Amino acid sequence: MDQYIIKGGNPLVGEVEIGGAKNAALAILAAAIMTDDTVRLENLPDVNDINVLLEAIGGIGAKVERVDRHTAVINGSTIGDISVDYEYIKKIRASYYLLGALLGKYKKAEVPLPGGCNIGSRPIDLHLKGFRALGATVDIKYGAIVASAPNGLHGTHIFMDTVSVGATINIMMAASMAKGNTIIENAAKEPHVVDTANFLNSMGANIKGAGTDVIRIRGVETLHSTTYSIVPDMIEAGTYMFAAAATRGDILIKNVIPKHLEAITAKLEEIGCEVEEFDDAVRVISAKKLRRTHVKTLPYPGYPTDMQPQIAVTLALATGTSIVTESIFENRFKYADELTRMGASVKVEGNTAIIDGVEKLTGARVSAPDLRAGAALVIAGLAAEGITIVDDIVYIQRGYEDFEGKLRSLGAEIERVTSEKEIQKFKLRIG
Ligand SMILES: CC(=O)N[C@H]1[C@@H](OP(=O)(O)OP(=O)(O)OC[C@H]2O[C@@H](n3ccc(=O)[nH]c3=O)[C@H](O)[C@@H]2O)O[C@H](CO)[C@@H](O)[C@@H]1O
Ligand SMILES: C=C(OP(=O)(O)O)C(=O)O
Repeated sequence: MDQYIIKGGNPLVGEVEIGGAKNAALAILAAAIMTDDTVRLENLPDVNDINVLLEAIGGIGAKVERVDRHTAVINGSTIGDISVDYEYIKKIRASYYLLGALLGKYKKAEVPLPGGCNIGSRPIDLHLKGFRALGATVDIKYGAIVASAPNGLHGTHIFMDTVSVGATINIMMAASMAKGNTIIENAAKEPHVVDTANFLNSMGANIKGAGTDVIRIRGVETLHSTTYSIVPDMIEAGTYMFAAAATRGDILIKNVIPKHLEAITAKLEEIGCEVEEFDDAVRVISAKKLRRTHVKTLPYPGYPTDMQPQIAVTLALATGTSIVTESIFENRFKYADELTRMGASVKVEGNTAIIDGVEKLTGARVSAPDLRAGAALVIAGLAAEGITIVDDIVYIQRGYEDFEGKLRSLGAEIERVTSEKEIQKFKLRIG
């Protein structure tokens, strides 16, 4: 099992290039099979979740060619099977997007119930309610969702009880190929919702209002070929922004859309960092002393839940008491005990973490409980005095391309290791 070993204490300084957004790319990859024409996708991140979904798409018969690390060409005309049965696909959250894509195109789909990070109970009732409202019958059989609409899908008016990224995108995909008009109210407004709508429109769909809370979709019969480049990953960018803050560094984060980072930028400025915005880059210059703040996760444009552990780790090193409230997922503080082992003072009560800032963290052996918490523990290790070992980095590999390589280019002392021998070698090397 891969681990990271980190010698902390170096301020991260330099430039880093951000890749395509994992959570946009996953939806767009699924949507790419909705046409029988060839689709070329650029700026795909080379991360495990993407590679699993590409294999699953190939597994149902689509032609998938990985032109280079960040480009794939997909042709869905050869799909022979609407039943996705791939042992890894159930482990990723975004497997549910194949449901909307296959149901929209073929009016039937069979997809295993999704997995993803264990950050809460993560129901998919809103997705299924949406498909049913479009005229599909949906059952759960033997661990899979089985959906079919023998008489076709029909446009309708859907009000989302809860703002859900996945359900908004899934319903939008299916409704793109329904008969008539669909209105989704209380829709999610995340950049990946907009990116998926833009992608579908580039294939001939008729979607208006993505990025607002009312999305209007006029169904079309067929979709056509396109070439599309995935939007930059705001969560990868935000992670490096907090890595700069926590290590008292200075990082220029390139290939980003600064507008998408506003909630993150606002918090960094509140705690005393300087954030310079450029057309497609942001520079974060940390402060000698970081200040406390309060933060509550909210749907976009609020502060993202996927950035909650990263800010918490940084606040663990700020002066004073901070309160972090998680309002999206009920189980997203599993890193708190690990952080405490590094000397942080974090008390979790329900959906709130109360963090009393400490002068310094000290290295320890910790385990990544999920993707973003794993990345946050790496940031903690980089800021801490001494050696930190992060176990279970398979979670981090789900969503960060070449995390250790990018961090090393910023001056971090971090290695990916697989054995005790390699750990000893690292320790000897760094003295
Ligand atoms: C692959 C992907 O893009 N994952 C992202 C997606 O997850 P995901 O699509 O799973 O998250 P949602 O936006 O759907 O979840 C938001 C809230 O709605 C609830 N809910 C959701 C669906 C449903 O049918 N019923 C229901 O009650 C969830 O429990 C949660 O409390 O958005 C989350 C919120 O920004 C991010 O943390 C995840 O990184
Ligand atoms: C929680 C995340 O991913 P998933 O929804 O795929 O588990 C994430 O990207 O932070």
